[in-house]
Amino acid sequence: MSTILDTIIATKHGEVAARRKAVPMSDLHAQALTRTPPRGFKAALDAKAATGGYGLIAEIKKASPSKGLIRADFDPPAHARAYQAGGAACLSVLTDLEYFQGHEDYLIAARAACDLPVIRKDFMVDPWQALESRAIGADAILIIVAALEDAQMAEIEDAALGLGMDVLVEVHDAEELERALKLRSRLIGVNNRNLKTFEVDVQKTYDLVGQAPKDCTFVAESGLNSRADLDAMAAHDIRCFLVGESLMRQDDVEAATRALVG
Ligand SMILES: O=C(O)c1ccccc1NCC(=O)[C@H](O)[C@H](O)COP(=O)(O)O
Repeated sequence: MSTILDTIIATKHGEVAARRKAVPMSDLHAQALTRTPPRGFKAALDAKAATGGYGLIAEIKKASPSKGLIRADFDPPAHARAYQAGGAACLSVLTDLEYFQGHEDYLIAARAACDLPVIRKDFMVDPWQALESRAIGADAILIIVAALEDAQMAEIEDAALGLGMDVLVEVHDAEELERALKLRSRLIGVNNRNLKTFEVDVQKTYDLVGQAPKDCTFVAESGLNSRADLDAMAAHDIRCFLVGESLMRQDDVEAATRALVG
């Protein structure tokens, strides 16, 4: 049975092939040169965790396949400023249009509005997207292990690291974690969301944290709603978190961010 991830990846292959044809590499290289150098994404998380805080990746997420529209008054620069003022370490910006109503312009605008490092949250299927991501200013990209073969992951990672970006490698289970650890990046995320059923189970994070080497920056992703959720994880030495929907639904995003990690 095909999953939502299979559907998204199939769509993405088509989209990327079309964009590759339309945008010459030389244009992307030229655009990348106009961007400020990568802001250290992993370093920002590690710095918060090292001083006893929580490394929050606060996500700018307009809509999702599981929830539909999340935020009608969607304003990426305002969200970016509120997340920074509230104490986030990094931003995540969804750029996929078809399934998340995202856009590259949202990342450009959010990054310009703050000093935080930004991950382009999208579905990487081709190393070309690493250059495209740097050309829009991304400081990091995501590799979803469930979506790629080992060789594809290594190629995409090489391209991103070669451009000075960080790579968040996302896993769902022990088998994927083993594959993730063959890569060079030591920034590992466990996504608590089952991409077949959309169910969120934070137990995934608890199951895997002990299996990640100590030199990894370990990030719990999805389904986190409160300070109590984060404190419970911190008791298991998990100090970095990716939070989207629960923050995006708040009236006062800055206060909600501060309540989460301040
Ligand atoms: O959010 C979804 O519905 C979704 C569906 C299919 C693939 C990925 C999906 N989400 C991407 C994410 O990883 C989350 O946006 C991120 O971890 C934040 O999760 P949350 O705090 O639960 O919004």
